[in-house]
Amino acid sequence: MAIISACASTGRYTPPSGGEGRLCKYTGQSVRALPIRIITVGKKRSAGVQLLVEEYTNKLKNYCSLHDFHIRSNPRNARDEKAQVDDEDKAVMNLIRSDDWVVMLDERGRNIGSEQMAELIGDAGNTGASRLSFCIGGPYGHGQQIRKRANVSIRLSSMVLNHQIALLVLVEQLYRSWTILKGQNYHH
Ligand SMILES: C[S@@+](CC[C@H](N)C(=O)[O-])C[C@H]1O[C@@H](n2cnc3c(N)ncnc32)[C@H](O)[C@@H]1O
Repeated sequence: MAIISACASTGRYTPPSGGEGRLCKYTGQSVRALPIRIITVGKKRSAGVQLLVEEYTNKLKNYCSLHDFHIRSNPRNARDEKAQVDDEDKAVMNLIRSDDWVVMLDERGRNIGSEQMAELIGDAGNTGASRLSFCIGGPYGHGQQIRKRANVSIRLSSMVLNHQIALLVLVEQLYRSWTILKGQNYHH
């Protein structure tokens, strides 16, 4: 299989277009299952969201290793948007390794469908990266460092979502992606 980019930290990735019901090119093939880390910034999760997130993260563990990492927003910065974003940016960057392949979730990101999300996971496995990191920003969004570092920025909806809802949609889509890759009967 072709190596898409030998350098996980600098290769910008253009996801496949989702036009005309294009199907994931890896379905039924063996793909390298990179460990996934999800980094979420924001206030403490509600118990209801946590329960549902765990439901999907537990299912996902049948396909790849997964680490759900939560960075709590610092309330001391609540009145200073820039200080808050900079602080969160630093905390996120501290968790990113040079050989991570980084997907930033952003309301202004690329629009992709579920089949293309599955393909993105397959493509990431061919980059030479050793981990796939998904980043969900805090109340004011992402800082400059992670924006620069991200290999790709994707949107989950044209609406703005709370960070907890973005996380929930992400974990369901990751689970869906793996069932697409394996050709299992979940995605219709
Ligand atoms: C409350 S939102 C921040 C909204 C803020 N206006 C911004 O510029 O990002 C918190 C995080 O949820 C995620 N998020 C919210 N809506 C999203 C969407 N439609 N697609 C992808 N991620 C989204 C992003 O990671 C965002 O940084």
